[in-house]
Amino acid sequence: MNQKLLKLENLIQFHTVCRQLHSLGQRRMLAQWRHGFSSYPVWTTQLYARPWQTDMLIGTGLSQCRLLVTKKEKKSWKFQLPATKSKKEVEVWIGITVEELARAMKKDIDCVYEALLNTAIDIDSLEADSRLDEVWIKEVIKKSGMKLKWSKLKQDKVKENKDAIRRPPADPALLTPRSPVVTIMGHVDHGKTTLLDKLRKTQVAAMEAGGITQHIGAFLVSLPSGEKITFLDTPGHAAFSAMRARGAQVTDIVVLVVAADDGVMKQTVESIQHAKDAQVPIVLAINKCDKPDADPEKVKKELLAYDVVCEDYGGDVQAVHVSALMGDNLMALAEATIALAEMLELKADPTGPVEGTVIESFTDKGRGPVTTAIIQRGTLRKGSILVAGKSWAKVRAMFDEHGKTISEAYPSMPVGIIGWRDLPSAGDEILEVESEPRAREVIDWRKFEQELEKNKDDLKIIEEKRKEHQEAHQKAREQYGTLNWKERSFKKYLERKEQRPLKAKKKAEGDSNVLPIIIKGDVDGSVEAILNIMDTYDASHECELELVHFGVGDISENDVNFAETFDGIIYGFNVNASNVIQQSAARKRVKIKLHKIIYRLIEDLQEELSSRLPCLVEEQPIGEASILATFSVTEGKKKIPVAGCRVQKGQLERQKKFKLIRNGHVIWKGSLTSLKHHKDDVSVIKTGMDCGLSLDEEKVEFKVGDEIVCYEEKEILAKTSWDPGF
Ligand SMILES: Nc1nc2c(ncn2[C@@H]2O[C@H](COP(=O)(O)OP(=O)(O)OP(=O)(O)O)[C@@H](O)[C@H]2O)c(=O)[nH]1
Repeated sequence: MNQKLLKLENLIQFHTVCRQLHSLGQRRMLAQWRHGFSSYPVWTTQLYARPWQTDMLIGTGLSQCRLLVTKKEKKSWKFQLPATKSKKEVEVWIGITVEELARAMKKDIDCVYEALLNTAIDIDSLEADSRLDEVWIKEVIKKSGMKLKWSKLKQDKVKENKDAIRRPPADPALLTPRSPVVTIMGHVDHGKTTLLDKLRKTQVAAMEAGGITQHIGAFLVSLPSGEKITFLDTPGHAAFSAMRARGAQVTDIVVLVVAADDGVMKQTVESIQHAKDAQVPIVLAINKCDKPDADPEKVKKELLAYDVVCEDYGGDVQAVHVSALMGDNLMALAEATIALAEMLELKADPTGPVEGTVIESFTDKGRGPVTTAIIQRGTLRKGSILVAGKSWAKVRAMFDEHGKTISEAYPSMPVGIIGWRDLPSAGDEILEVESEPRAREVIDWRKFEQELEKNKDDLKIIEEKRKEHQEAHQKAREQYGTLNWKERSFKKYLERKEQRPLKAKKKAEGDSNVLPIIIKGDVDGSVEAILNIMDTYDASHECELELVHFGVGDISENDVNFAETFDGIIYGFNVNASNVIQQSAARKRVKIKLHKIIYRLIEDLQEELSSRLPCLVEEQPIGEASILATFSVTEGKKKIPVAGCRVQKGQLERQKKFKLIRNGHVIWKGSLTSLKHHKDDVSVIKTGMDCGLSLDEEKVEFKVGDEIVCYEEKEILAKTSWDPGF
């Protein structure tokens, strides 16, 4: 009985502590308390209810103990089982947070944690703003002796959709012809940039830094006939498919560049596939026809295998032999493009609110956020109010590809737009709305929707964690299933003892061997450049580099949330993080690293990777001695080998580590059992002095001429083996 009272006392003490603990740190203590008590039958019974009923004797004891506790509990903790008559109703909703639930119950937040103790949920990972699953909401309410009521308000509070959307298709009578929007695609080095460059008559190719194509958006080419073609200045299918992945389809025609001396290559095939997937027709530009080994016919034949059938072969794909470098036949290519556009009967409605797509976005020091866009419907004018992604603009100014201010932009026209509040992303849909308040309303709605999505994701993560814990819990139960509580407690004690250092190491390794990162850059080109460098990462065996998110624009709350979820680091190139974002990141313990030079950013990344590697242990010599004589001393019945040495360098320190070297090979490493100068035990022997020493390994025999080295081990920081090549 006394024992039972003692257990009861412990339980009371436990509850008192529970009620006193408030902060997260204290909550962890709470969890430790729980562990501390887990060897008491009262608690272990709650944890592992069924399997131990095999042990009848203890089972009976336990049930009595439970009975006793329950009775006492009824008296002393009325808040737990308050009413038989009318239970207090608590209004809750799906996705309620820990804090909100406590508030709804009019209880301290720790009551929620307390109710979740000894359940499969990991209370250590529960923050005040963590959302609770339905099952846990019910558990808390039940354990608190209250009655659950699903909140109508929260449940039914479906916010009215305030989003802006494209208009329905225009009345055909309003449609007027528009110029084609063209993307140039093809294999690396087949001449895309040179072709664009020649078409635009600028020197982009000559200014290319490190072989990475720089781009500013789009430009217009006017033919002598007065026809116009809009070329997207984003060569390569990566940009094309990135836009498509975001749901943006701006391209009407793909000019497929194939070098006549090289033929169809991997990215030629990928480009064809992208064009087909997007159902965009192709005009073939067989480039480098100026080269002596150019073989345009071979190119056409090779393309047959990919269902690109040129007109000569009875198909409908126009092929133009060009030399981008010499500027040969480019007009024919433009005319072929126009001919195809005519067949496509490209038309748009130039009236009414504007619709378009962001091609590029970047922050300009003087002008703020700038986008290049292709207008797809309506006519854009100064003063128009636009929304794109989660940003809006009152158009302050517009400019063309030469930087010239323009007053109107029609369908298919590329246009630079100034006046954005934030930076939209490439691929974002641009829509004109009637007023600034309406733009704000749209943005608010979109942010709200994003928050909803995030909440859904959070719930998913919580659910996954819960499942994981349940499985682990189940396994633990199976493992202890046939044991009685004494055996179980002992086993757990042994395991804890064994696992404690191991677990910590395991955790440290587990945590440090993955580096999740988020990359943000000022323009697509810079993000692409960084990602290209990251493609060279080849040190996953040391630390995995996990790119969880990337994009263009300043660091946003979304990025911080991503980083928090993945425990990652945000790297920004030529972008900003506002004070609000920095504060939020600090609160969430998210590191934001901003750089203005790509190689500095990569260096920083290398340092971060290095910091996650386990330290290397380096031996630092303290002293060296040579063995001049060997003898043995008798200690009891044992004969202990002793080496007579002279210190040649540094000093020998009794407490440090030692190694024995024979003919350049280390034959022993360990500690000394004695170090004597004449007959005195000493702790240090300096250069030039003689000494006698014995090792902790008695079987090692000394030989005259052996070397004894005294050293200490120092941990040195490891460096990542990843070499990005600059
Ligand atoms: N002889 C000859 N060389 C060309 C022609 N067009 C491009 N080149 C050369 O081919 C090389 C690659 O040209 P780029 O225009 O950079 O090729 P790209 O397809 O844009 O390459 P990436 O941007 O790396 O995908 C350069 O050295 C050009 O000078 C051409 O018509 N004739």
